[in-house]
Amino acid sequence: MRLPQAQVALLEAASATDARPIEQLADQTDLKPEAATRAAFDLRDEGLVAVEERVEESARLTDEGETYRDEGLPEVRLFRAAREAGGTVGMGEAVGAAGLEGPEVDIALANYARKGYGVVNSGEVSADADADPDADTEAAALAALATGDAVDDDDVLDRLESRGLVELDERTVRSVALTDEGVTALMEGVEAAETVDRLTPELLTSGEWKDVEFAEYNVEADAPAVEGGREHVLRGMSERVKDVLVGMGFQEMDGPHADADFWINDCLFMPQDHPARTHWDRFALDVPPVADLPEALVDRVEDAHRDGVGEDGDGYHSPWSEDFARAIALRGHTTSLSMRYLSGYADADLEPPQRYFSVQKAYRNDTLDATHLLEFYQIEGWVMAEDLSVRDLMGTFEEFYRQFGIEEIRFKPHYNPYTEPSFELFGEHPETGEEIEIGNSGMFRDEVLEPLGIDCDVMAWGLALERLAMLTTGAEDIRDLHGTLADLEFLRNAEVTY
Ligand SMILES: N[C@@H](Cc1ccccc1)C(=O)O
Repeated sequence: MRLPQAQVALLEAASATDARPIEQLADQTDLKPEAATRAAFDLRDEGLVAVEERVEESARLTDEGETYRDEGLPEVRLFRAAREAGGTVGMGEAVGAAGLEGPEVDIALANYARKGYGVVNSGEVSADADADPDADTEAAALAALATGDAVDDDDVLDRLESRGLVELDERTVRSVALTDEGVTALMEGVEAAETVDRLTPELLTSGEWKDVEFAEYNVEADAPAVEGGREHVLRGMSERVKDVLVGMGFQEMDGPHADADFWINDCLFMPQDHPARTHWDRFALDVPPVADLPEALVDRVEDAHRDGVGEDGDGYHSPWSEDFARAIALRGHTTSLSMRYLSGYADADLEPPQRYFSVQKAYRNDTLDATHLLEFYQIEGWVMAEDLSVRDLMGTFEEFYRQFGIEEIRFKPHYNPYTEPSFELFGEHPETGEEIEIGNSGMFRDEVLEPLGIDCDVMAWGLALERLAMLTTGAEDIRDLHGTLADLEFLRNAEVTY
């Protein structure tokens, strides 16, 4: 009988009386575990071996588990301390005597009554006279695992896992034994056939491919999972957003992440004493200020801040300093780019109608939580045209979000110093049903447009890419998506659906 080399090796290494794990056979034959597994399945299909599968569970102590193995479980220590002190003792005293520190106190309390050690009531711990800490099954399991002994009680293992004291792991172990047919084949003699498992350039150029025997593919063979690189959810999302906006007739803007406050705030009629411009909300950079700003525009912006625009315009009556306008900070929104483009400072077409967008990072000194990071990607955009109305703004968002399967968006009136009217946008989270804010928008005011020299309407917005990703992937915490705490398992499997 002729068989591929790997199968011959495996067949010869296998035994009829002793089922051997594939890893062991792989060692014996110098085959890679995947190759040995494949050969075993092929031999099984030919009836020459039997493959037996079994799930093996292993349990390993975590660092915390090891600490408690050495020092005793917190609840056990609390019990011993209370018993030694006579059975009922003040909480503080018992904790001190047990040497419990920090979170150990809560851990002891959370497990004390559950395990029948006694009760904790109005600041006193009592030790149950019948309880026996030497019979603590969790402590015994920790000790057994530490010395490499198996623990059979699944309930105890599960509880230790949920307490973070052990890590459980499951793997499939396959063992191979010769069948009668396999033994017969070996007695009659098997020899290795030269089989080829891939077509190489050499085989093609030499013409050898005509004579060789190709190994068959076994698509059912168990292969180790390979975690290759993949596109990050946010990158996929950002590319998709760009495609959609380009499809809607928008051109892309680009510009600096660290910029003069002039572009980030002053052009937007943000008073210099606005809370968002104070030092604790701003990531100010300790670098020399921007020297190059369009002087005439700086003057017009200063005038708008001091006196407002138009006949009966009114300014802020608060100080305005050109030095402050030139100071550099990380942009808190990408509306700085819209200002650069709308002013003509960046190279933009400004003959209406025009549409521009960007998908870039913005930086804010926010408090981290499930929907806020210190940086996020903002989908900035504006449309410049004669006679725009709020309906145009809403229609644009409806069309945009529909491309991502989001049919229901809600608009809430809002206030921005630079737009009037202004609207916040909300979408519903697919998993939690919660309304989450997904963007902010409005029609630029005359105080913004006049200094820029624009005399038609401009509607504009800043939408959060991460929030859109939360709606489309179902992620419930933005920190799962990026940053050092990102959930790799989620990112490996998340699909960007639209
Ligand atoms: N800059 C606003 C978004 C916005 C841009 C343009 C107009 C209106 C609102 C924000 O970051 O929330």
